[in-house]
Amino acid sequence: MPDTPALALTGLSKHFGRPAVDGLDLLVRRGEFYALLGPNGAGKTTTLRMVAGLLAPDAGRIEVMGIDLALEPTAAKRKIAYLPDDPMLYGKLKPYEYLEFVAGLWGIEGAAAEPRARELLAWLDLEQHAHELTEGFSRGMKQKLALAGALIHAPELLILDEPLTGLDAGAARQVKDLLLSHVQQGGTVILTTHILEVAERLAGRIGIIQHGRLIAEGTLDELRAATPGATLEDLFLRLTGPA
Ligand SMILES: Nc1ncnc2c1ncn2[C@@H]1O[C@H](COP(=O)(O)OP(=O)(O)OP(=O)(O)O)[C@@H](O)[C@H]1O
Repeated sequence: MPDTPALALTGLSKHFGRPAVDGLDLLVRRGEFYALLGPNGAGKTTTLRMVAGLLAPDAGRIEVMGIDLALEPTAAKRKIAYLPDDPMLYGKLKPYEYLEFVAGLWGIEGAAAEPRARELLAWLDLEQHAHELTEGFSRGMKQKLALAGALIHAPELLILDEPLTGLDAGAARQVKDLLLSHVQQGGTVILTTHILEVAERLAGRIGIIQHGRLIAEGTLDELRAATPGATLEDLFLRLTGPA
């Protein structure tokens, strides 16, 4: 169904002694580029980990492309690529070996995965390192390879936790171009970032969460409508700062 949201969260909650995510309702449409912002400890990573199926919610519902994650976890997870903020690679593997390994986890055979692996490594400018072990990679190179791994099974919904942190300007541009191209081809991107300029420039809609709840949401223009002339940083600090 084309009208089915890419992601629908209803009353999502997770407590670690105290609430980390607190009855969160969130709806992201197909084809959107959605930025989830919030101060440290707001519950962004906890939310994304629940959506990726890595953490069980205490309450609430997660639907990915209309598929209930609790009822059909495998089908829902197939639709998703999740890039954590601290991706794990296998140091003794070379890039193609790593991508082949990840493809295998999705049931894609090596030969079938190779054209996409080539395309992703070329796009992320990693081809010249194809014969090196990933243990010698810089942080940015590891980040880019982990992104390629997340994309190897051609998912519709990309969920990325701080994907641009630690990348130099060139690498950040490559990753941003890749994400924009995913959206141009009809895919959906949800990312968290502390780089407000990234949200300003890339996102169609922005959600701001604090204490595990959505406190503001809209396009940049909608968010700014109430306070003409304000930057996203002004708004963010006003909304999330001390009362
Ligand atoms: N495994 C855990 N055990 C205990 N508390 C946790 C755990 N994971 C997260 N928390 C707590 O949940 C709250 C939300 O954390 P979360 O990592 O989701 O925030 P965040 O918005 O991603 O923050 P940041 O911007 O700093 O990455 C914090 O108070 C954090 O201390």
